[in-house]
Parts: sequence; C-alpha cells; structure tokens
Amino acid sequence: TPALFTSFTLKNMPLRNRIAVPPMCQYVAVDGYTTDWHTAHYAGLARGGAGLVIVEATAVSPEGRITPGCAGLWDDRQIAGMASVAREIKAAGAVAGIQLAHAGRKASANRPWEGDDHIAEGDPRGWKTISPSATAFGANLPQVPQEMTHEDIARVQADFVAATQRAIEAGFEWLELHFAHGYLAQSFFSIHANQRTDEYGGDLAGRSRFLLETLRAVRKIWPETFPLTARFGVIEFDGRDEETLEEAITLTRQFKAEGLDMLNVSVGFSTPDAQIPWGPAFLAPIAERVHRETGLPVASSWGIDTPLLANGVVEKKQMDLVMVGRAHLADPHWPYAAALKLGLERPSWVLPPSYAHWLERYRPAAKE
Ligand SMILES: C=C(C(=O)O)c1ccccc1
Repeated sequence: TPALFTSFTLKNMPLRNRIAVPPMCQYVAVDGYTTDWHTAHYAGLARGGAGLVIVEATAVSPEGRITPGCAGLWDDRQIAGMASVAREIKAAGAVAGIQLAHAGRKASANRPWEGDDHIAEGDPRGWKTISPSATAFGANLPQVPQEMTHEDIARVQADFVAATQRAIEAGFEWLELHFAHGYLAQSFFSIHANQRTDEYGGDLAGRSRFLLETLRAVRKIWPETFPLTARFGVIEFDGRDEETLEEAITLTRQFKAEGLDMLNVSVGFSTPDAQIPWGPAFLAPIAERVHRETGLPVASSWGIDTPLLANGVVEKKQMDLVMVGRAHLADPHWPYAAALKLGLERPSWVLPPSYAHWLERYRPAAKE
C-alpha cells in the first residue's frame, strides 16, 4: 500500500489515509452562518476520499473574522449550520475537523477577490481591530489595531473556549487552533506584532503566554479522546529564521506538555517583507525538524499538490499527515487521482460506493 494510503490514528481517531484537506476560507458565510455552499463544498471534499477534512477558519467572535464573509461559532444559533457540515463530512467517511480562529490585526478585510485589503475607515461593513500592540501589519492591511487590555485577552480566550464547546455540540471530532498566518495568536508570538512590555510580551515566555493559556483553557473542555491540534507559523522567512525556529520549537515542546496532540507546521506571515521560498513541499524539511526536535506528530502543507510529492513526504517521514489544499479545489476527487497514480488496489473505492461500483464496471479486465 502506498504510504499516503496507510491508515493513521491520533488519540482515538482513526483516519482512512494520510490525506487531509486543510482549512481554506470560503468567505461566503452570512453573519458567520454557514450556507448551502458550505454544506455542499465540504460534502464534496469529503466524498473525494481524504481521511480528514478541516473546516475553514471559524471566528470565535465577530471581530475575529478576517472578512465579513467568514464563518463563526460565537453564537449558539450558528451551531446548526456547522452541524450539517460535520454530518456530511462524517457521512462520507472522513474525520470532521474545524479550525477556530481570531484574525487580530488582519481582521476587517475585504474578500481576496474584492480588494484583499482592510475595509476603509468609516465603511459600516468594517470594524476596529485588536492586537497585542498598536502596530499595523502594513501593505494592504494598514489599519492600526487597538492594543489589547488584559480584559480583552481574557475575553478572547473565553471566546475560544465557548466556540470549542459549540464545535463539540456541532459534532466535530478534530480541533485545530489557528496559531498561524499573522492572525491574533501568531501576533502574540511574533516580534513583528508584539511590542508589549507586560507579561504578554517581551521575552519568549511573555510572547508565548497567550498561546499557552488559550491552549490550556481549550484542552480542559475538548474531549481527551479527540485530537487537539494547532496550526502554527514556525518560520517567517524574514532574515531571522534560526531564532524564530528555535523559539517556535521551544514553545511547541510546551504545547506538547499541555496536551497538544499534533502540530500543523506553517508560516508566520507576520510581516509583508517576508521572502517566502514558494516551491513544491518547501516546508517539509521544517516539519521534519519540528517532529524530530519535539516528538510531536506533524502535519504540513503548501505546494504539496501531486500524488508523488504527497506520497514522498509521508514515505520520508517528513510528516504524518499531508495537507493538500488547493489541489482539492481544482479536483475534489484528488485522492482518487492519487490512488490511480500510486497504483492503489481497487482505487475506485477511495470514492463512495455510489461512485465506486460504476467506476469499476463495464471496463476491460484489469491488467494483471
Ligand atoms: C485565510 C487564510 C487562513 O485562514 O489561514 C490564509 C490566507 C492566505 C495565506 C494563508 C492563509
């Protein structure tokens, strides 16, 4: 069996293969509510055969959305829509995951295809953003955020806990905290965004506190038997990568001590001046190093879009789970194409029986 199609169990959660669909914002929620788009989108992805489908960044409060079109779990009334999504993912045989997020100083933005920039001051669609310090990201996101008070910090952490409870009620069985991509949690860790002089800033311990406290609080209510993971930017490609990696690995060891089950290794995206070396599986060696130095199972992503590349990173034990994102948007049945390419036995059965039996019949005898 190709490595990509071997099973993988984390806590009590068996996955049928190593393929995961990472969270990819759709930006079409209405006041945080999912729509028929989300139910069909996630059902379609799960029917493609991935072992795990993680629902897009879901905001823990209205001001935690990236755009007005982002999904939310800040209100009990949003549970029903998300429950339909979780139900469809599980009905298709994939594990239903969800990413909980707060966009911090990158919030209050237009959709990527409608400007990809901060909503203009005074535009009623936008809102005031918050962040560890009153330092803007810059470039297309120039709005200077409000520096968070201790009350703000406690409120946002309580929002993560409340949204976790709603995710449980919606039927999700895999939780990913969004600690990456220049959003709020990443901003507390990053020297580009956090210039605080109180206990939530300064040295590594200070810049780690928000993430550790939030993880600890979520861990208390997220069921022990379900995987609790985080997507975390361990490198910024800003000229100080070795320092960032060493700090990120130190913090990841503390995540593990606090009960994190897996790290989804990503980029910090905390500064517009980053020189990101985009390329096929460019993060795989970084993911392998994080696993080697922390002992945590790792997932990673970015530019892993062919079956050979995806199978290779698992075979080389660079990661336990492969996040195949945009390739799934191009072909929701990507796992079936990968099964054919990698020579999996009876590849059609990666898809649901309603598809598989047709794909197998009325064909020339399979080549011996
Ligand atoms: C919307 C994103 C997210 O939710 O993490 C995103 C957008 C651009 C690059 C990386 C990530």
